[in-house]
Amino acid sequence: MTSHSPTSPRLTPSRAGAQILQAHLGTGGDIFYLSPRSPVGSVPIRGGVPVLFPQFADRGPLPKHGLARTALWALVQESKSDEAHSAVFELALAPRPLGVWPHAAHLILQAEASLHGLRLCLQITNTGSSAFSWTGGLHPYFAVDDVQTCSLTGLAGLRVQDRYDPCLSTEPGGAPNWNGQPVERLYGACPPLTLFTGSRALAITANGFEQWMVWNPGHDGGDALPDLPTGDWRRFVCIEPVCVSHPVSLLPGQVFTGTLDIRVLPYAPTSGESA
Ligand SMILES: O=P(O)(O)OC[C@H]1O[C@@H](O)[C@H](O)[C@@H](O)[C@@H]1O
Repeated sequence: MTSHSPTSPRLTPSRAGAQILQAHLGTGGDIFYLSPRSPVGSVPIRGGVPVLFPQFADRGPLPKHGLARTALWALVQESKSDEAHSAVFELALAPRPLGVWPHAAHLILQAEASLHGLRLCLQITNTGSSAFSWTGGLHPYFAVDDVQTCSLTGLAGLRVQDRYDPCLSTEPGGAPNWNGQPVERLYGACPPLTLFTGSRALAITANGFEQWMVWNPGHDGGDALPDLPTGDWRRFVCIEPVCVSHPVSLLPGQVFTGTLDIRVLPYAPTSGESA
């Protein structure tokens, strides 16, 4: 058995959905929320980083959030040292009967936790003979001390679609209204963000993806989820790098690459935070 320092970066990778269930970033601690409840039905564990492909949420005929998050991926590479932990998963999605997904794709998810942070890279190749379009991305559940007092900067002024406020067209900035109401906002771009969780600050950067989705089910919605303990809706916010409004078209042989980088910033919890 190999020992490692408690400050070594560590991942908890799962072949089910290529889900990174947890990332321990040394002195930055565990950065994801992971529900202690078992999933109900054929859905993934709630928490960590589910992979969404080829359909975002219920915007299409496929099961919610597509086929990749419930598929069994191959863990093709894993390496651990005191300074890093990396894992590489692969999945070949074959055409489905009945024409629901008549395409072929090869997916690679690379995850690397290092002393500097966490990098996730999703690569999607069209391995079939016809073009297809997809929506989806990554769905990280960032752990926060209390969603009602955490803050997120970098979104002010962006175009936004709010599921619960169709009149809102521009993100006003300031503290998000995480006061127990559900939040589901799809932004028109994917700029760098900073999340103040209450005990740490995270720099969150995405490339290749086109939009941020920010989601929290709120008090009633969270407590209605059978795989979430009562009150745990307060302990996470999902900040998801996605492609939704403009489905990504891939010709045969074409490759999409999207990355998510998370860095733990020096942070004193008493310092002021503003949007
Ligand atoms: O409960 P699920 O299937 O994991 O989905 C969680 C949420 O994921 C978000 O990305 C969607 O915007 C929400 O509509 C959805 O409810």
